[in-house]
Amino acid sequence: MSALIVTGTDTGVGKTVFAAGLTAVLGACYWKPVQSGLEDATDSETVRSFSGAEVLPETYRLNLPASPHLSAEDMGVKIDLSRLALPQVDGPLVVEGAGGVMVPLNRQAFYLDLFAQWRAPVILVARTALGTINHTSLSLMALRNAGCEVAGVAFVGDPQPEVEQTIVQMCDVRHLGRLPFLAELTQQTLSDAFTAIDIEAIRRFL
Ligand SMILES: Nc1ncnc2c1ncn2[C@@H]1O[C@H](COP(=O)(O)OP(=O)(O)OP(=O)(O)O)[C@@H](O)[C@H]1O
Ligand SMILES: C[C@H](N)[C@H](N)CCCCCC(=O)O
Ligand SMILES: [Mg+2]
Repeated sequence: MSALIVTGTDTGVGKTVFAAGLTAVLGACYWKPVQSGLEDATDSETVRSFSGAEVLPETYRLNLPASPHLSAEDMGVKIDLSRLALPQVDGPLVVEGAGGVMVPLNRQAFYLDLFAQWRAPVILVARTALGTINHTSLSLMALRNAGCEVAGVAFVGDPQPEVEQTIVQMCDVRHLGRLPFLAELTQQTLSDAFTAIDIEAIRRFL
C-alpha cells in the first residue's frame, strides 16, 4: 500500500475535488478518516461521484460542520488517533484531512500530528488567490517542521504565475500544477482538467 495525504491551506480550498481527480487518475482508494458536517454531500460521497473509485468508510462521522474536535465534543466523543492508522489496501490510497494542517482532532493533537505519525507524502492544496503566499508558506513550514515529506503544492483557481512561482522559489517546493475553477464540475470535466496536474511527479511518491 502507498498512501498520499491531501491537505490544504484552509477549509474549502478544493482538497476534495482535487482528491477526486487524483483518486480517479491513480485508480486509488479514497479515505476521509474524519467527516465533520453531514447535511450536505460528504467528501466521501463527492469523491465517489466524481471518481467512481472505491471509498473506504469514515472512522468518524460527525454531525456538526465545525472543527473535528468540536464536532466530536458536540457528540460526546473524543477522536482517538489510535483508531486512525492508515488502512492497508492494495494499490494507492488517497487520504484527505479536514481544513488545514493545524486543525485539531482533539484537544491534544492536530491533523499535523497525525500526518507526521503516518509518515506518508503530503500534497498541499492551495488557492492562487490573494493571501495564499502566507497561508501556503505557513502550512509548508508546519509540515516540514513536523518532519512530513511534502510532494508539492497543487493550486486551485485562476492562474497567478507570479504568485505561484514566488511560493515555488521561496519555499523550495514542487509545483504540481493548477486546477482552474470549473464552471461545470463533472467526472469528465475534472478528468480533463486533471491533465494539467503533474501526475508523474506524484507517482514518484507512491
Ligand atoms: N476546481 C474546482 N472547480 C469548481 N469548483 C470547485 C473546485 N474545487 C473546489 N470547488 C468547489 O469549492 C467548494 C469547496 O471545495 P472542496 O469541498 O473540495 O474543499 P475542501 O478543501 O475539501 O473543504 P473541506 O475542508 O471542507 O474538506 C465545493 O463546493 C467544491 O465543489
Ligand atoms: C466543516 C468543514 N467543511 C470541514 N469539514 C472542517 C473544517 C475545520 C476548520 C477548522 C478551523 O481551521 O477553524
Ligand atoms: Mg474536503
